[in-house]
Amino acid sequence: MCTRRLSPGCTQLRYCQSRANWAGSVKVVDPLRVRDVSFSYRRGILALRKVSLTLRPAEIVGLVGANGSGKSTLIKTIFDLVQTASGSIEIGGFGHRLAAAKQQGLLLPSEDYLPEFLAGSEYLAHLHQLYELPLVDTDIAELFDRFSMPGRENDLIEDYSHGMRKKVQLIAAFMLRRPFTAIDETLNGIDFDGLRVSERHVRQMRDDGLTVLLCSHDFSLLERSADRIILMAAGEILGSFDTATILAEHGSLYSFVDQELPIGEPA
Ligand SMILES: Nc1ncnc2c1ncn2[C@@H]1O[C@H](COP(=O)(O)OP(=O)(O)OP(=O)(O)O)[C@@H](O)[C@H]1O
Repeated sequence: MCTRRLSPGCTQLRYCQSRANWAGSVKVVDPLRVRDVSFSYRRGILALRKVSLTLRPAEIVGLVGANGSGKSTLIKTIFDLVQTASGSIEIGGFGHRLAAAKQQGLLLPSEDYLPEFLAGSEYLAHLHQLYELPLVDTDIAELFDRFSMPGRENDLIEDYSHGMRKKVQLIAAFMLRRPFTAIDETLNGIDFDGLRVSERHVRQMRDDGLTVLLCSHDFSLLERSADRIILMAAGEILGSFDTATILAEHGSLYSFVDQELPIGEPA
């Protein structure tokens, strides 16, 4: 149960209203709905083949597949970074190309391209402006502390290490708290403390009713955090599997994937 105080601009307001409505038996808005989406790159590579998936409120979903199986392309289509010719995508009930949908979701891409000419705190302030959210400066300082970067929030991003840039992206996600957040490999390459803090924040977001898609090759991270696993191969979704059931029946996500995706299968 969310115990946060809700201001009119609160990012959770729409979700909590949905949830309140649900209590009155009105349908909950799914944070993500993808229907029959296909996508080809210019050179004719069919990266997505009629992909459909739905993410529900308050879940952490792991996205797993071999290199080249289409995970990042799927995430790029969701966030309208590449344009699909077929199918439909809704974020928080809005068509994914609408500004309202863009307010509902946040992508942490696998690359750590950040504006190097800004300080970490300035970058976070800009993001808050973009999402029309109030910013509490002390929250930034506190999160930089928590991510083992005390006092570095006013340094230029160009002076940050690779892992620090990833932590700034994660801090953004944990401050903006969108109904739907996709984390594409951002947790790779951060230190143990950063990983522990991030996992706690991700779980807290889920417990507060928000939804996180975790795209990662780190199976132990997914075993600890994901409620279910979506498996991709060759641009298709093979299925969605409950993590607890995978662990009960196969012992590990590794064994499960080893069985589902035999060596030599096309990506
Ligand atoms: N910019 C691009 N131009 C042409 N083909 C691309 C481009 N980006 C990806 N592809 C192709 O699309 C397919 C899916 O790639 P994608 O990056 O989505 O896979 P992935 O599952 O995210 O892989 P990884 O685990 O390596 O990140 C691959 O065949 C890849 O070669």
